[in-house]
Amino acid sequence: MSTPLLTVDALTSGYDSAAVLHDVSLQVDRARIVAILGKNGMGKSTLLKTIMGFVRPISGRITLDGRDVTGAAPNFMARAGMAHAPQEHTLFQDLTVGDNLRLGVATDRLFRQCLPEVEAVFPRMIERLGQRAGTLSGGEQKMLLMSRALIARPKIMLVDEISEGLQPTMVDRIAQALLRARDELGIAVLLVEQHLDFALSVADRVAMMKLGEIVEEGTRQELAASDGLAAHLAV
Ligand SMILES: Nc1ncnc2c1ncn2[C@@H]1O[C@H](COP(=O)(O)OP(=O)(O)OP(=O)(O)O)[C@@H](O)[C@H]1O
Repeated sequence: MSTPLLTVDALTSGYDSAAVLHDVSLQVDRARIVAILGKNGMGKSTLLKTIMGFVRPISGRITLDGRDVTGAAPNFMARAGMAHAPQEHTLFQDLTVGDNLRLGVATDRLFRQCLPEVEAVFPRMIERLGQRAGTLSGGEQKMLLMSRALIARPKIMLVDEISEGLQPTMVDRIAQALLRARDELGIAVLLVEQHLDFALSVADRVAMMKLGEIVEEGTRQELAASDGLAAHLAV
C-alpha cells in the first residue's frame, strides 16, 4: 500500500501558550479529497495554518510525501507541493486577475506554462485575466483564490471555507472545480467547512472537529449515514 501524501500525527497547536488543537491525527491520500467539518471557532483554520507552517505546532508530527515537515515555514511547504487557499481575503484588489495569478509562481515562463491548469478548472478566470480583482463578484474572488493555489501545480491544496457566503449555483461550480482538480490534475485536497451538503458532495473522507479534536471520521457514506454529523453542526 502506498504511503499517504499528507499525514498529521497527534498534532497539538495554538497561539502563545493556549492550545487550540489537541492531539489531531489525519491522513490525506494522493488525489483524494478530505473534508474537516466543524462549527465556528472549533480550530479548523488553525489546523490548516499549522499544516501550512503559519502557526508552529506545540507537539506532534506532519509528513508530506514521506518527508518530515513539522514546523517548516510556509515558503518551504509551498516548494514541497502544498498550496493554501485561505479564508481571509488575501487578493490584491487593485491588481488584475492575471497579476494576482502571476504572484502564485516564480517566473513569467512558469506562469504561461501553468495557465492551462487554471483553465482546466476555472475557464472563467482565463476570460477575466485583465479585470481588476476588486471588481470580481464574491464567488469569482473565491475562484481566483483557488486558481492562485492551483497555478503552482501543488500536490495538495488546503482550502478554508470556500463555500462561505456563496449562492448554491456558485457552490456547485466550486464543487465541480474541486472534483476536476482531483480527477484531471491528480491534486489532493484538505478542506475545512461548515457547509455539510457541499462537503458531502465532494469529499472521499470526512472528519468532524469539535473543540480542537477530531471526534468522528470515516468515508463520506459512513458519515452521511451518521446521525451525529448534523447534530454536531447544529447551532
Ligand atoms: N491569531 C490568533 N491568536 C489567538 N487566538 C486565535 C488566533 N486565531 C484563532 N484563534 C482562536 O483559536 C480558536 C480556533 O479558531 P479557528 O479560526 O481555528 O476556528 P475555525 O474552526 O476555523 O472557526 P471559523 O469557522 O469561525 O473560522 C478560536 O477560539 C480563536 O479565537
